[in-house]
Amino acid sequence: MVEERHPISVNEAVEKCMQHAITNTVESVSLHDANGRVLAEDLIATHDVPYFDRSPYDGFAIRAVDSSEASEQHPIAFRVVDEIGAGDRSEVKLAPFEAVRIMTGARLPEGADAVLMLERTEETEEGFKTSSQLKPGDNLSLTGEDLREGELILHKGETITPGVIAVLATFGYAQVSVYRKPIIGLIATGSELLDVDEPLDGQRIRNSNGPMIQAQANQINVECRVYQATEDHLSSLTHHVQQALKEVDCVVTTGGVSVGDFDLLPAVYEAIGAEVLFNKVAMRPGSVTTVAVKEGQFLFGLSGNPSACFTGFELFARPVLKKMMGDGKPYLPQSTATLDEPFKKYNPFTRFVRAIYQETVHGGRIAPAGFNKSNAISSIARSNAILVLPDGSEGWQTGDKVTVLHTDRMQGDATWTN
Ligand SMILES: Nc1nc2c(c(=O)[nH]1)N[C@H]1C(S)=C(S)[C@@H](COP(=O)(O)OP(=O)(O)OC[C@H]3O[C@@H](n4cnc5c(N)ncnc54)[C@H](O)[C@@H]3O)O[C@H]1N2
Ligand code: MOO
Ligand SMILES: [Mg+2]
Repeated sequence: MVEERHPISVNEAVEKCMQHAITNTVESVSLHDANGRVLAEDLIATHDVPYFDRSPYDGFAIRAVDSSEASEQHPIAFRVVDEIGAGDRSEVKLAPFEAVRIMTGARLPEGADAVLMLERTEETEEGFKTSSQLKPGDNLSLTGEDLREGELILHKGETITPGVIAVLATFGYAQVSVYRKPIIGLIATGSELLDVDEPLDGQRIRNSNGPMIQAQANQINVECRVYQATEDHLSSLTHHVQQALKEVDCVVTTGGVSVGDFDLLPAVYEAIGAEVLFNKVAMRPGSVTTVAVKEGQFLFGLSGNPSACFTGFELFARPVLKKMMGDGKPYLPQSTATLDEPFKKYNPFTRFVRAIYQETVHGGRIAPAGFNKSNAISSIARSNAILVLPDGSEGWQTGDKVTVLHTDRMQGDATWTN
């Protein structure tokens, strides 16, 4: 008798996963290794930026009042009393009609309240003359104009980007508090699997899911430890899964979750005493995606069919892994787009179609990325998004508004609604 499975909705399945996901502990990493990591503390400005008034131009620091009568007919002459570059500090205090030659980024000398660009001056023996009138505050980069001391810049849970690295460096963070990254143990199961460098033999196929999952994990900044692709034998598969559980944070398998004679993952979960959260989801592809937990560790049983495997990782593994590493926006970003061609299949389950999304001046447009069955690999390669078609419909027309999940973008704060 084939086991009867009871499908749950996709949102319910995601919810179950997220309820079990626990954020990892915090660790300190060097600033140089912090890009892409998730901040484990709020980032607050510890001083004003800039922290001194400075010149935004190469020019002359002057007292604006001295230039108030300047005109083409009556240029005003200034005497240059000092010269400073960025990082220097002039000790002079400007007297009337005195100027300090100052370069971009240098601290404004005392008494100066405006900067005249070099291009607005004409050199004289004593200094320069100008026909430009300046007001106090003209051409200055003022203390705190960028950030104020005490200002909240980023919340914990936000991802460190190159821009955040710049801010961290500005405030002297040589070390940064981030959430520890989970490590995935990756096991591609199936006696039919050849390594990528092995020749074809007429009945076996190359393991494409393993490298694909590894790349999907890398895309969200998670590393995989790859366990040798495993033959469909219960004892060796159980052994590999148990070994991986000892060495990594969670285990991702592909293949062997359906009801076939050699689909052994259900038996593995039973053998190791893992709690199966679900083993049937009302979705296509990936209906047999199974997620289990064992003492807080996740086991993602992704389908062997490549498109189902890809989709299962994006929908379930990705948000869990992101939550584990403290990411406050763990879901795929979503938007609404206009369907560019009809999609005529009856949907008993919510359908996730690999698709090509384009941004146009009239908004987003989306079309399926070709051959789109559960076993397809071509459409995964062509796609940059997943088109979500809710269950229960007879089909969609060109022009219909549909939900899009962006697999080429990093962060989203909600699951889709359907
Ligand atoms: N009687 C039923 N048969 C099937 C059902 C069902 O409900 N009743 N579900 C179908 C669905 S839906 C899917 S999806 C697949 C799921 O299969 P499994 O997850 O058990 O995966 P396998 O049987 O191991 O392989 C399926 C397919 O994928 C190929 N594969 C496996 N691993 C890889 C890999 N690493 N790289 C590339 N391709 C891989 C494998 O050769 C098979 O062709 O079951 C349906 N059957
Ligand atoms: O899990 Mo299957 O991919 O629904 O076709
Ligand atoms: Mg199978």
